[in-house]
Amino acid sequence: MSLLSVDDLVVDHRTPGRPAVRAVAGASLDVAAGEVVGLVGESGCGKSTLARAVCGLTAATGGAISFEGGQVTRLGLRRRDPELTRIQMVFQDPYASLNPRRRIGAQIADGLRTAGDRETTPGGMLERVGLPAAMAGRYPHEFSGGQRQRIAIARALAARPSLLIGDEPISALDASAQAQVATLMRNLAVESGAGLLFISHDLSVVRLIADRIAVMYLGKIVETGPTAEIWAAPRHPYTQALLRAIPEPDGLGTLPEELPGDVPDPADPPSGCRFHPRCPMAMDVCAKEEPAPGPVSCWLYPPA
Ligand SMILES: Nc1ncnc2c1ncn2[C@@H]1O[C@H](COP(=O)(O)OP(=O)(O)OP(=O)(O)O)[C@@H](O)[C@H]1O
Repeated sequence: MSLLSVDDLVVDHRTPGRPAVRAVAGASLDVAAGEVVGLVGESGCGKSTLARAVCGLTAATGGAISFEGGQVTRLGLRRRDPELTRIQMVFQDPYASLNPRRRIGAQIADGLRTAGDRETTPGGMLERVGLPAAMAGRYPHEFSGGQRQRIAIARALAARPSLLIGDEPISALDASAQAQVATLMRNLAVESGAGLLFISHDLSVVRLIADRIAVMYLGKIVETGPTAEIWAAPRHPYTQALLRAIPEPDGLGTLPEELPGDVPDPADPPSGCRFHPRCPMAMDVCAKEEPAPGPVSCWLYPPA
């Protein structure tokens, strides 16, 4: 049974005097307990909006989100729902999850209190993320970006979430810290039995930690599958293009191929398959009709 089930989720951003921006346009996604799902796609594809709707930070317009077996609400969780403490999020900018004016130990203690945990100490949580317990008395600005992200992970895990969401948690870190922080998040989430939804535009890191990958394009999930399968044999032309865009450390000077064009404006999406204007394999039908959702949502692979 899924821990998190997002079914045909629609999220509009509304700004007065402007057309609504449909950032999530009917996306479905599942995360099981103890599973790591990597949600990938270019900037602007709606990944953060989907995550924020799951956490109740953004209201959903349609579809359903269920969490821990119960239909939480048709239109997403609300900020004050107690279930929300069971979902913790780590953001790209650790200052979005950490208060710069409070000692980190006090912030981790908030999480422990939320979980009713009287045994674990903030210092103990710091050790779990690879930092000395004695640092609990320091403030966030006394740490490097990678250390701050470790602290944000400790604070999130202190609340004993059953679902941890990382929204581009490694994008602001340098390359050496990226894989370390991603692996730490994976290991700690899995150890505690929580599910992890890890959002990144960096497929090479997602590959290291995810059991399953979901590829998002302009508000829709266009391909999902086990990481090894997607890596070895991507089927959707968008997934193929994302993989071709990864720099290869092969020493042969192989250059990554840039994706052609930009993600279109979600306020005015293309007809038919949303990827067709950028797709090297587009056929007539692609501009006219939307492909059905499924493991691969593409006219090259019509459902049997
Ligand atoms: N508050 C908002 N008001 C209006 N439009 C928004 C708002 N937030 C996001 N958008 C738009 O919604 C679309 C999806 O944005 P979102 O941040 O969810 O994508 P993303 O895939 O997470 O990208 P990134 O990695 O850059 O955060 C974009 O076109 C963005 O400009």
